[in-house]
Amino acid sequence: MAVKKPAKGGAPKDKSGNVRLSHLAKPLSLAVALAAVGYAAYASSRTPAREREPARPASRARGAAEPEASAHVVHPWRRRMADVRMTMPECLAKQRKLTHIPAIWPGFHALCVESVSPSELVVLALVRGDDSVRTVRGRSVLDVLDALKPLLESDYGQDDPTIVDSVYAYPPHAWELFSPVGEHITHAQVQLSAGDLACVYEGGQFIWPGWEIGHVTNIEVPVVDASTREEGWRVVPITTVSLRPLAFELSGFLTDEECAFIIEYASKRLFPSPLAHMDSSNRKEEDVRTSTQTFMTRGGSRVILNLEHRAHNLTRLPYELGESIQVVKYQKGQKYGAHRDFFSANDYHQQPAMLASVEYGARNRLATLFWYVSSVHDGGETFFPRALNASGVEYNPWNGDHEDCYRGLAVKPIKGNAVLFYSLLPNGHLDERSLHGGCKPRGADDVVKWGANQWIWNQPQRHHGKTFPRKDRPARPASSSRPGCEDASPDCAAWAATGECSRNPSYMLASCRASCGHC
Ligand SMILES: O=C(O)CCC(=O)C(=O)O
Ligand SMILES: [Fe+2]
Repeated sequence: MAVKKPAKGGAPKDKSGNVRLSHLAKPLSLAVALAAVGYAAYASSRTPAREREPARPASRARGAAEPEASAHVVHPWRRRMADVRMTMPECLAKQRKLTHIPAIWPGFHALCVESVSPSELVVLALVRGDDSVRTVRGRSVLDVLDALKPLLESDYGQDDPTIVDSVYAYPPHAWELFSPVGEHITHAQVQLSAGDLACVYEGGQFIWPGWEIGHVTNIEVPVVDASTREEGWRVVPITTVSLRPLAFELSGFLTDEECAFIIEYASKRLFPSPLAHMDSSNRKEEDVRTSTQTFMTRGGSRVILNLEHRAHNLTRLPYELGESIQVVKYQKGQKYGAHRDFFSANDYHQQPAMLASVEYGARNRLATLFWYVSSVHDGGETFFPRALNASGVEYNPWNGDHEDCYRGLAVKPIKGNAVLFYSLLPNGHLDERSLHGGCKPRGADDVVKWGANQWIWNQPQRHHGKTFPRKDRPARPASSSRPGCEDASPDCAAWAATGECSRNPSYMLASCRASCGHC
């Protein structure tokens, strides 16, 4: 990942002289830049975030990335709607099961297709409130989604404090329809048949339905043979370990060769892990993240690209929504206290660049795929202290202790495995139950836990750091909305995040006043 520095006295330019942030697709530029300095939203004002010296972006670190990145090939996924066809009674049974799981998934609705003809799509919706089945018809998927809105939109109460929406107004997410294996359904006549199960996501992005704790879904993912370089497919079983947060344990996601590659790549480029700085952060608090880390240049080599495609293929989330993979190393006693991977707009009232990057609540990190690149036999688990058990209650009610590793659910670090969890709910709101952390590796002095994060967002960045009007809800004014305290470039936040305010003050303090906090 290359975040170009603004030249002394000027902003970074590409070959054609345009000011640019990086060589990556524009839509992700800020997200990727945020990732480059290890932005991570920390969970509470009780144990606030710590700020460290901004780190060097990976591409400027010693040792160039492998030069042989192949062309961007999109791998279609193998399991499609046609493989999960069912009869109407089977569909109705599954619809009931998904509608009444013992954990709240606001914004998720299972439908059964009653009939589909060239002129009409007819679906059966199950309304949670009165447990009634309603018939809904329309000419197209869009018509049906519109007709479902008044019926389904508020079928859960709004008073759960573990479901958080931004206090700012933002454009509503478009509802979308997906097959239970992640196929985006846009053309009913081509894609659907009577008896099909189809799922509505109010947040507009596919999330694997977990069904129940212990449920296993087998997903074929693209792999490349290390010696022959032949492309093929491998089945990765994903086991539901929690319904809230929705979390899965994946076995055999990485090969031994890939783990060795990641460790070798990262070892030369490590720097201390920083944290995002929220409004409430107090730098005097004890360290909450003591690991070291680095980033793998997005698409920077054949191996990296293959790993990224595997992650996107498995989650069914578009490649364009992914950040650079972050590799993290913990030695004995190092840890990452409980935190959330999303950025809550409500934590950044004083930080216009952050508010703009999450578009006031419209966009955020949706999924985390955390890979275990080495095994740790004692400690080193990923823990979820606010997870719900099979009956829909916390394992051992959370006491607010961000360091208490063994209170909720813990996933063991086994080399090659991974944990997939969602920070957003199907309606696009923040899931406070996604709170999680990394426990300390214990035992021998030379114990090491290697892991890697593939974060995937729910939306591309459409506004490139610019703010947009907020009409229906009162927005709290951010400090830099003061006249004279503005950024001249939408890339200022990313440059500031990589340390340019101190490295290149003559340009930055004049042109990025808000992001450098220079007003
Ligand atoms: O180390 C782990 O198990 C989790 C790490 C993590 O949550 C993160 O890096 O954001
Ligand atoms: Fe995390």
